[in-house]
Amino acid sequence: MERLIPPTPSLKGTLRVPGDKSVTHRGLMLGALAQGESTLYYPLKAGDTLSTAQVMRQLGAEIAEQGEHFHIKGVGLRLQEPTDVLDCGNAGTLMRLVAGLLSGQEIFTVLTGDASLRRRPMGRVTTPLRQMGARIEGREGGKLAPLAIRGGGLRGIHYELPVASAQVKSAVLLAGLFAEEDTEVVEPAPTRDHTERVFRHYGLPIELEGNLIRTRRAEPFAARDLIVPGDFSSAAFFIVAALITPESDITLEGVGLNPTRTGLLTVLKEMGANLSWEVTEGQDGEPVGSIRARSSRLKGVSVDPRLIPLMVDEVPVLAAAAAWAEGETYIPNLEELRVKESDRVAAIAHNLQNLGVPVEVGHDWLKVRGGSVQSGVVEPFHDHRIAMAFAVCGLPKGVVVQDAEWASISFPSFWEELERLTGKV
Ligand SMILES: O=C(O)C1=C[C@@H](OP(=O)(O)O)[C@@H](O)[C@H](O)C1
Ligand SMILES: C=C(OP(=O)(O)O)C(=O)O
Repeated sequence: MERLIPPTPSLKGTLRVPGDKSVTHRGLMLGALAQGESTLYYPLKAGDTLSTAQVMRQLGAEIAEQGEHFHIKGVGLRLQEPTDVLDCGNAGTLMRLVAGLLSGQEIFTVLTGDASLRRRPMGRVTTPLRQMGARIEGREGGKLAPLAIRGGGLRGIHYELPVASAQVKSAVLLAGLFAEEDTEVVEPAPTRDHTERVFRHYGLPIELEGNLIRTRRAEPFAARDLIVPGDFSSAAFFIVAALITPESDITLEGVGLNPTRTGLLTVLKEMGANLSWEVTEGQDGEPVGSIRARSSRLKGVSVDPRLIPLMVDEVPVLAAAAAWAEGETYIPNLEELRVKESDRVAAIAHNLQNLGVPVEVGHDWLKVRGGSVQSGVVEPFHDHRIAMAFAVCGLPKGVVVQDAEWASISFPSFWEELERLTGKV
């Protein structure tokens, strides 16, 4: 489906973004492992997380829609052997985290996904999970899905993560709940810490010592309700839309402001953004608050490489902001973006060029020269974040977005909310 967005004069109003994708995945998995019934409040109901709900149902959990929420009847620590393959759709987080969980289960499972997910690297989880004792087979020696897993009999390991990845960290920690000895993970740089916070919420073992995270075998644990905050990564599109569109002033409410997610706010402030935010409450272990974004004169910056893991999914929309900034923006440390739903470094460069923006691209960096955005056509490359980031980039001049339905992987109401805030409905 193609979407034509006419030139947009301004964005105004208030928005509550959908639930956080990372927290929803984890809430569904741990709610399924708990004993008893619980409610997951304000979850994200989108392509990726509906895949997780389906996979956890196939493993024995009862997950029912309860208005906006999910009502979960947990199976306890022993999941049921499914009668069919588990389809993770487009969701890397689902495949990697559930591989950790299934490594601890004495059942046979097969994980598959869509064409994009079957191209993404899985060796980063199969390597440590095999070290723990899981039997895992897959294409190319276990580097690519489909993956066949027979778990159980795990031992704890001390694992130094070779990449800064919350998904790999979480896969090892989830497996660690079923291992004989302690399991330790060392991060090369801080990444989102939702797993650690959710473990604490359910009373599961978790200890932090600097960049080392430790867990151990879990005892059966009781179900507990969990409130999902608004997704900062979804809010990011509207933040940048308001900054680059004249006469704009928007407020985002109920947004998760976990500091391991908000690197984008630091970079945008440095670019001169008229942006403020406030943490107003702590919801089940996650800081939540509101963000106000107004039209701004942005200037190019050189981004601190250490911020990238704290804004890994926001780089496409940062590139959109850079396209409107005066001067050059240098974005380093992008190696991981090559292996997301698309090759995001290439997809960003391609779409900037489609919109008339000069860009230089290296293996792991981008240099964007701002100030010359034209209307044009956006090609999402089957990637939700690319579709939304470049719809935003094209807003002030007008833009055509091909395959716009990809937004529904993480933000099904994106186009409606955009129309509402731009006054087109
Ligand atoms: O743990 C998570 O929920 C996620 C971790 C990140 O991936 P990596 O672990 O590959 O960096 C991020 O890109 C993804 O959208 C969600
Ligand atoms: C990278 C992403 O998700 P996943 O790895 O779960 O597919 C994303 O949502 O931008």
